[in-house]
Amino acid sequence: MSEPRYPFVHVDVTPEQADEISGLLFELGASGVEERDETTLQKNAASGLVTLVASFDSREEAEQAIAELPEGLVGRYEEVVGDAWRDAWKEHYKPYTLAEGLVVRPPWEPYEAKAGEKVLELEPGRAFGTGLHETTRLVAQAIRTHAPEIAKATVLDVGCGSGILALVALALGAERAVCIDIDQEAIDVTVENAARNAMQDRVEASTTPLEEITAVSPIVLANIEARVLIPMAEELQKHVAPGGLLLLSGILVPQKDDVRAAYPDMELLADPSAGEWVLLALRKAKA
Ligand SMILES: C[S@@+](CC[C@H](N)C(=O)[O-])C[C@H]1O[C@@H](n2cnc3c(N)ncnc32)[C@H](O)[C@@H]1O
Repeated sequence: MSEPRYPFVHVDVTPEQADEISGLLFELGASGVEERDETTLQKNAASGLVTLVASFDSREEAEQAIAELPEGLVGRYEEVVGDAWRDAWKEHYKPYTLAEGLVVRPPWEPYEAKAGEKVLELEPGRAFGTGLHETTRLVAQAIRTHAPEIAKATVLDVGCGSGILALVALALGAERAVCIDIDQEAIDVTVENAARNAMQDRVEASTTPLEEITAVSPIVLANIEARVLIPMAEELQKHVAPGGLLLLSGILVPQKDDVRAAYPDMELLADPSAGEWVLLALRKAKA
């Protein structure tokens, strides 16, 4: 029996073009689009550029998409034969320290915790949030920094993806987490990941829009994107308790001032960066 063949289109774009061209590839029939850059497990083709890897159901559709790319962009047709690639990435995903004293491990990798270490088991794959991305790591480290003040708190995680940040907060002392995401798949993965860590009774996850969430929390996490964090500023701040913390991530360094300007009433506590990403740790005034 012949091995299955999977058609892909690879396109190198600038980081600024990545979202738009990724959207276009979906419009042209892609069933999935992966972004590769210097930070991902599978690297980009050229430094400074993002390689978009779009999967198609047939060679004809892939070639049609290449023909319809905007001028200046060159699509490369690639075909993967056989199914081994589907699990190849798992070999790279080993237990790793996400923040001091906090290790994340995939379900297939055993890990023996050292004294005082917390271990979270996380199934990545279907939703953003393996913890390997700098934007996630920056928030996890900020949660670690502020761990004493989140003890027994309810955390609000907006754009929860795999649920990783909520689980970090729970592992570091928070009592409960309210997780929301616009993507139902992310909610399903968050619920699964909570159960893997016996935290299902402490996590409430849904696609409820932020405006409909009544909880006000002493710590609100939002690792999304500048273009979402800016229009969402008022709503996000409403959900932070007086004197509470808002950790904003998913911000490219050049976008920092614009995001900061959308939150003028909050005090800037810190703005650590990692690679091209920066986190804003903000505090709401006490009532
Ligand atoms: C960069 S991922 C972050 C995932 C995870 N919190 C982490 O830190 O690894 C951003 C998530 O925000 C979600 N998202 C995007 N816009 C949103 C919105 N307006 N409201 C809620 N979630 C949103 C996406 O579906 C995605 O799961």
